[in-house]
Amino acid sequence: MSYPSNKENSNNVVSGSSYSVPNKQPQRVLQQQNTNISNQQTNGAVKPTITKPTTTTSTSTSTSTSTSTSTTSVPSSSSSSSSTAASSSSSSQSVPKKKWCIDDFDIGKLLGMGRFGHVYLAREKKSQFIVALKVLFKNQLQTHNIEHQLRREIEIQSHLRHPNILRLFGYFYDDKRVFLIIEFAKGGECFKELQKVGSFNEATAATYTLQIADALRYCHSKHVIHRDIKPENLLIGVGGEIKIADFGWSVHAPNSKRSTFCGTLEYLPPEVIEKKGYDQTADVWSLGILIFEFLVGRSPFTSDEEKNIFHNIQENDVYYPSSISLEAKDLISRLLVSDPNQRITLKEVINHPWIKKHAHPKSLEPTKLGLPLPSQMTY
Ligand SMILES: Nc1ncnc2c1ncn2[C@@H]1O[C@H](COP(=O)(O)OP(=O)(O)OP(=O)(O)O)[C@@H](O)[C@H]1O
Repeated sequence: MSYPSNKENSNNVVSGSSYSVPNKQPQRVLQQQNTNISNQQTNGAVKPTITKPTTTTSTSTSTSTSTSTSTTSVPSSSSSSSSTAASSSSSSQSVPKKKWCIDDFDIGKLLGMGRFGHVYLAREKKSQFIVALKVLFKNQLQTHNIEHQLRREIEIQSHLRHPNILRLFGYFYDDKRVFLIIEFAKGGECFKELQKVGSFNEATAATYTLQIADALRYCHSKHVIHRDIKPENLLIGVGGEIKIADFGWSVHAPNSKRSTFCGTLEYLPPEVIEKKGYDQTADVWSLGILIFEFLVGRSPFTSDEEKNIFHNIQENDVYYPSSISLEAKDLISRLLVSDPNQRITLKEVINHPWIKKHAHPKSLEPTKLGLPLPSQMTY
């Protein structure tokens, strides 16, 4: 798929604004907005295109107004996630295009609200395919200067194919809103599950860890660094499997190390705090923080004061509660290594004894998992 590039700003989804990286505040509590899609449906005047075939396709965008075309697919069956990593894109030249708009979807209940828009359950009318439709308001994207971030999120996420990465099927937009057609994650937010139960048992934590490690390995093989791995950015799929979402901070990693980072404070690796530049191993560090938070219910370097969080991360002084098993502690301590080069690899994570002992044997076959949500388990 293509999305208007920075150079095409006269015809941008959100035109006339700059594309600097926004100042995203690390926060657990989302601000709510007050809008209802049902009384704001477009009248079909805007007709973006999404190709029908099941593979994602790419084409260049040519627009003369605030409208745009995009070529991505909504699967025609109810199986929304591919179990294999597919090629990133293919030519769409010979593929017939269908023009899409909000009228092509039956809009269902509100699934949730983010800072910049609302997410609704939706059904594509012809195929009856269930999706999540994320509605973002252009003026808010503009106000918060995050058009660039959205564009990057779309470009990166729409090309990723992994059972533990939330699919982004496509997008379209009208004068006021941008609509993202996303895989529906029936289990909802991992963070909410964690809040409900306080901490996960080892089976759940190890299963999720294995899935995330495998998905990150896939991302890194495509030179994509997620940069914001945390429970808030993980959803849970229909089989109880993890779905990594929110690629708003992800980047295509260049060969050399990058020096900017905008992830969440408590998950920042020391090399980022010290502005030494970072690479894919930043996600490996974050995975260590995540496992700790899964098992303990809070991150290891937490503090009310920002400067203390930085200090704790740099000191790398982790206090492991006695509830953490020796094997889990071993894995976390191999991930939370200050020197990025000394961190365990994702392959080693996948083969670590703690994972082998506790992860569900079919962790990497999500559609067969049928795991209950953590809050439905007896602890
Ligand atoms: N694909 C999905 N399937 C099911 N529920 C979803 C899906 N995407 C989002 N949601 C729900 O909608 C809520 C809002 O999602 P959204 O992506 O707008 O914001 P967010 O990622 O939670 O926060 P932020 O605004 O910081 O990005 C989520 O917290 C989740 O509960």
